[in-house]
Amino acid sequence: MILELDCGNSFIKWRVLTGASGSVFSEGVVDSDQMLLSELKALAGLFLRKCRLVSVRTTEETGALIEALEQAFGVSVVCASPAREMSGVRNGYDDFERLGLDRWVAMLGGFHLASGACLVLDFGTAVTADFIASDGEHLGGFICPGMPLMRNQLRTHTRKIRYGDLAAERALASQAPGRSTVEAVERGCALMLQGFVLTQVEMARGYWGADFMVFITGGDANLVSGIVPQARIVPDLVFVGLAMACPLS
Ligand SMILES: Nc1ncnc2c1ncn2[C@@H]1O[C@H](COP(=O)(O)OP(=O)(O)OP(=O)(O)O)[C@@H](O)[C@H]1O
Ligand SMILES: CC(C)(CO)[C@@H](O)C(=O)NCCC(=O)O
Ligand SMILES: [K+]
Repeated sequence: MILELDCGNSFIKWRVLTGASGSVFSEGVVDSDQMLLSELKALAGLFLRKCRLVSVRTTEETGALIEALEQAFGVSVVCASPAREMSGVRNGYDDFERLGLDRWVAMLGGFHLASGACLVLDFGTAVTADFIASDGEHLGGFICPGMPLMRNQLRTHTRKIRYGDLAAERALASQAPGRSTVEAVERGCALMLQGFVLTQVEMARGYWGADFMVFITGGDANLVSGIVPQARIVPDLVFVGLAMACPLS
């Protein structure tokens, strides 16, 4: 079995693939290394052979997680690393090592699935957009605050915006103008993300006409699903690209 990890800024997304068929044996989202280890240890029938991961955390944090995994499961861990070019995609950053590795592997996955020009949108703690032309050239991208950062900025920098998680979830059942603080904030931020998607797609049309694919991924992808009918929601896009960046023999 292969353990795959996407270590983001707030959460670790994990899944275990069975060696033979590559089908998903188990998966989850955790908010700490400790929780990851305990969820894995609780899995009946787990026999990890290898692990591959992509991380946007510091070298120290990622190193500590790798060490913990090696100790707990005796697995060898392979880490996605920056590259100027891979699987037909050319990193568009002036300083290619600075491009977030989650963006990089999602781009590899997107270009592979599209076999052509694509726009990759990721809705996590941060929101990112990346443009890859049909020849694999990464034209660059955008980074903005995601839903958790937007709502927390409002909560932190105002006196009277206060509400709980459950109310927030309920507020998102509709998009009508809010009639309470929670509705006004949650729907307002969701509309910001939707407007972002439309702007990015407009820009992609400017480059490529109608000849491109749009991929949407990340924990908050559901907030923008349906905005662009032709967009594909691919929750595991990072894992698709991770397998390409870290082939295991
Ligand atoms: N099962 C889940 N567990 C945790 N968060 C979830 C889950 N499903 C959806 N979310 C939402 O996903 C968002 C976080 O997205 P995601 O996990 O893709 O990114 P992240 O790890 O926080 O950050 P990064 O952008 O650095 O990858 C949160 O706003 C959260 O509400
Ligand atoms: C933008 C995030 C936080 C998105 O997860 C991550 O890709 C990252 O830390 N990137 C480094 C900065 C950059 O990509 O330019
Ligand atoms: K991410």
